[in-house]
Amino acid sequence: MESKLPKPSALKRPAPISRTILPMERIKATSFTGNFGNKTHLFSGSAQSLNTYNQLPRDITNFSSYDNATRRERAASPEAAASNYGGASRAKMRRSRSACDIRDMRPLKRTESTLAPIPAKTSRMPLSTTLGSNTNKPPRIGTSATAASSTSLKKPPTVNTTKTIGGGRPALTNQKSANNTSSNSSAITAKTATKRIPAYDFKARFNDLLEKHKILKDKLEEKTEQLNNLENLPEVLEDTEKQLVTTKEELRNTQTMNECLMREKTLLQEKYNSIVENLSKTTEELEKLTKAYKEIKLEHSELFSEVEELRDRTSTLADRNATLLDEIAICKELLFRSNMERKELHNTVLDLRGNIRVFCRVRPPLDCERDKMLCNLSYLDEATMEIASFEPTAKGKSIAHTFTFDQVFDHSSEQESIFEMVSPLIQSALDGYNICIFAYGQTGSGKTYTMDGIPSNPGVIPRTVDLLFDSIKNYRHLGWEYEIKVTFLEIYNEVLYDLLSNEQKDMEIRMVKNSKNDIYVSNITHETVGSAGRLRELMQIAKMNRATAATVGNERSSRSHAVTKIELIGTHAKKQELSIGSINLVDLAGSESPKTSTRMNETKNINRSLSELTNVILALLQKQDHIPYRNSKLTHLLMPSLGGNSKTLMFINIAPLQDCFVESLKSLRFAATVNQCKMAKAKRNRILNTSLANTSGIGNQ
Ligand SMILES: Nc1ncnc2c1ncn2[C@@H]1O[C@H](COP(=O)(O)OP(=O)(O)OP(=O)(O)O)[C@@H](O)[C@H]1O
Repeated sequence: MESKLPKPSALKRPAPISRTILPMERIKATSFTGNFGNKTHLFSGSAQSLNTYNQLPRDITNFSSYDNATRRERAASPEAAASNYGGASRAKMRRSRSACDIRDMRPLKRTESTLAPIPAKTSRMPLSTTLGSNTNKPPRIGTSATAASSTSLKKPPTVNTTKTIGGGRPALTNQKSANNTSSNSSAITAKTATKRIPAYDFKARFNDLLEKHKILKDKLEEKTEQLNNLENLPEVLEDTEKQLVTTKEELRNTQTMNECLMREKTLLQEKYNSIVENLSKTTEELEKLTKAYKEIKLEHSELFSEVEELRDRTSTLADRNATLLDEIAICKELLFRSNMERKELHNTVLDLRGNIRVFCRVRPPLDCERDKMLCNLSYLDEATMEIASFEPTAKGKSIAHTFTFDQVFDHSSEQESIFEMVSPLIQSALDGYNICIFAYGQTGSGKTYTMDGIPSNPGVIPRTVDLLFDSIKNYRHLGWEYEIKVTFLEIYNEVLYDLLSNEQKDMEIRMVKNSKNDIYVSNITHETVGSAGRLRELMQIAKMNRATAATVGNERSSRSHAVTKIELIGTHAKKQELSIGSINLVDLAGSESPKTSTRMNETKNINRSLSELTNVILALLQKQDHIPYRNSKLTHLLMPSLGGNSKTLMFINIAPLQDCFVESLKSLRFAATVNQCKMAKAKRNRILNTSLANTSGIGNQ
């Protein structure tokens, strides 16, 4: 570069242009300012400078003419020469330098072309002189100024927007760049303006040029960087668009979220309002509860004092209770003793009445018997009755037969009133006595009705069951606990049957060991009952299993003897006493005249057993040595009741019909015989030690 510069010796008179700013330089400075700044400031330099710039190449092209003119002017006046921008040598120098610059700048493009020309008087040349009439012409392509200008014009002013990647501020950056460029240009200009470098001081000029070159190089780098940034703009744009899409998506999400949050807020607000409302209610309730709590607390304190009083009273009562318990124990003891005495007295009365008692009951005529003639019955007192036949005897007289028994019940007697007379015997059974109640009479005379009764009007056996269980409750207060066992036996045609079992069994009447009179039936079902209801159920089963058939006197005649045995085993744990009583309730088969009987074998057996019963009673009455108990199953079974340790009650049932007169008379005579029978005094089965029960053999039954 230095070689292209004119020799210092060629510059004889340096032009006084130190104060002049080169138009190119000014334009470049201005163009840079405009280029990096606002578009409107692209050529913010003076129009004069622009014109000067535009005309400069032309001047340079026409350098020879220009040189000649300048030479003429310099010859004429140094001032004029100066004003014509030096002499021909200068022009040559400039032209060559410019060309050099252009050549050098070409490879570097605009960067090198931005090198400022050597300051000269050119800047001071009048526009009219330097540019002539070419002011309107466009700058020539290839000149540095034109290139810079055209580049500046063609290029969009958004160069520095590349610096906005990452959310920068392009305007501000542009402004900064513009400011930098402007300041640099200004600095160059100012430097040029303030620091006047003599034309001959090539070293200084060189240094100045180097400095400018450096500055311009920096600018070039900056511009290159900006250009690179611009090349990245599509990517940036794409990224920005993506970011925009993402941001829009985010915005939509945010809006959706915002809506959700608003809804949630509304819900929360409603919830809050509800909570506030509930809180107010709760507060009210709390106040009420607090009030109630205070009242309860007050009540509690009152109750507490009452409790204290009650505790004192309780302790007092406990002492009193202990005293009373002692008294109760004494009373119980007294009661137990008095009860024992009562039993003794009760049984003494019964003994005085007789161990075999006879009640006579006359049944009423049935609805189906209204057409039939009744025999003449009259009741003299509660124990005496008269019976007479309406049919006259052969002698033409109607004889009345008078009978006296322990009790006579006429046809109007109720079941209840009859049982009242029976119940003392049941009481004796609970006291440990053996009781036997049986009904004797002609078929259809009312035996079953008296013993069993009908569901609407129960007889002796059901009422006995009720009385037993009621009495057991009362006895429990006296320390007695009872166990009740039952057996149901049938004697049909001299054969024993278990009415609680349908099995064929080999059943026999056996004597209890070490006892003269006590008997038991082998293989019979013993049922332990805990309630009257259960006992009635068993009675119903037994009734269904009993043999019945139609007779002349009864549509449902009992054709067998039925024996219901109830064992009462009482224990007094405290006194260690055991009381064993039994009740034999016997519904005998009805006696029947063989003349009217259609079932001869059956009738024969019934009549024979009843006859044997009569024989036993007579033997007892006559105090014979041998009592024929074993002649029939019935007498054998009733042996303890008839001749042993038993209280016996016999019902004589009479039918009121004239047709039954003979049989009725026979029954009454038999009953009268029995009534005369004086049995040995019955003994109570009272055992003081329970262990004795095992040795006595009673439990073996
Ligand atoms: N006191 C009475 N009051 C009303 N009806 C009675 C009375 N006594 C017996 N009867 C009725 O007379 C009929 C015969 O009585 P029941 O069956 O008791 O005679 P029975 O002596 O048992 O006869 P059998 O020996 O043939 O069995 C029955 O219909 C019964 O309801």
